[in-house]
Amino acid sequence: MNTVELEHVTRRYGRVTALDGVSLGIPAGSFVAVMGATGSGKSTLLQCAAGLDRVTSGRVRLAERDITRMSERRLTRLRRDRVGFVFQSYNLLSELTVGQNVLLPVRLGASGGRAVEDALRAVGLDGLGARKVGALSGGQRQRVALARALITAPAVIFADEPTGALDPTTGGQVLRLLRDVCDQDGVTVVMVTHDPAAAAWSDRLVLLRAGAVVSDSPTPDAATIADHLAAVSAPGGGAANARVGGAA
Ligand SMILES: Nc1ncnc2c1ncn2[C@@H]1O[C@H](COP(=O)(O)OP(=O)(O)OP(=O)(O)O)[C@@H](O)[C@H]1O
Repeated sequence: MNTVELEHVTRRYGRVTALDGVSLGIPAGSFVAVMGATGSGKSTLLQCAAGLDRVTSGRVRLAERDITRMSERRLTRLRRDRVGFVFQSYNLLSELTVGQNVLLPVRLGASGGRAVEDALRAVGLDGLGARKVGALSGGQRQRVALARALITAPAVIFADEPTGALDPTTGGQVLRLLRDVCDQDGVTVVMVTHDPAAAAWSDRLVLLRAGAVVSDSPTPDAATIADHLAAVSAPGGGAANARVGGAA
């Protein structure tokens, strides 16, 4: 069963076509990385798939619901209860404690799927619930964001450049945790990244160019990802030379 499904999705902003007829099914429990040059449509794809943005045409299913024309109210509830978000900039409230940040979705009405201590333990921050977020390192903050994403026991986590602000070691710890929630809890992970080393943690690599999927294959190693990314991003580079592992 697919947790996320895009059918012929097009998203235009005025005269810019950010997504151009994308069809993509993401099975439950998989970890997909989305890559492509700047402006290729990665964030737009993530936003449309997560119900943070509306498509111009096509259909989107999320957590077994057709969200294409779902009311804002129901969509907000679906996102709150079934979806976790992790962003490059953490999006935490630094004057609140770790525990208060993790509990925010529950304060907003979500039924907490797990206890705060449980979520903090899952990200290696047990015992730090009373600490002010402002006093934490970047890696710790991103782990708080992940604990917050996990508190509702979501079907899917959307991560937009989750390691973009972190050094490779700290970023690796966050990716290990995303990998673990996918493997151990069956959470579907959809991650946008520029970093081949980050993408290498995924099972499946989707490459975008000019709003279209030009390659969709099992994830190869980081060096191979870097090569194919360069091919896709080069002027004139396209489907033919972008194929990864021959399985586009
Ligand atoms: N809200 C918006 N209004 C107008 N144009 C937009 C908007 N959001 C995205 N775009 C345009 O759509 C295209 C795709 O943008 P998107 O942010 O999805 O690309 P991206 O691959 O995520 O880029 P980056 O790697 O720089 O984050 C770009 O041409 C961008 O300028």
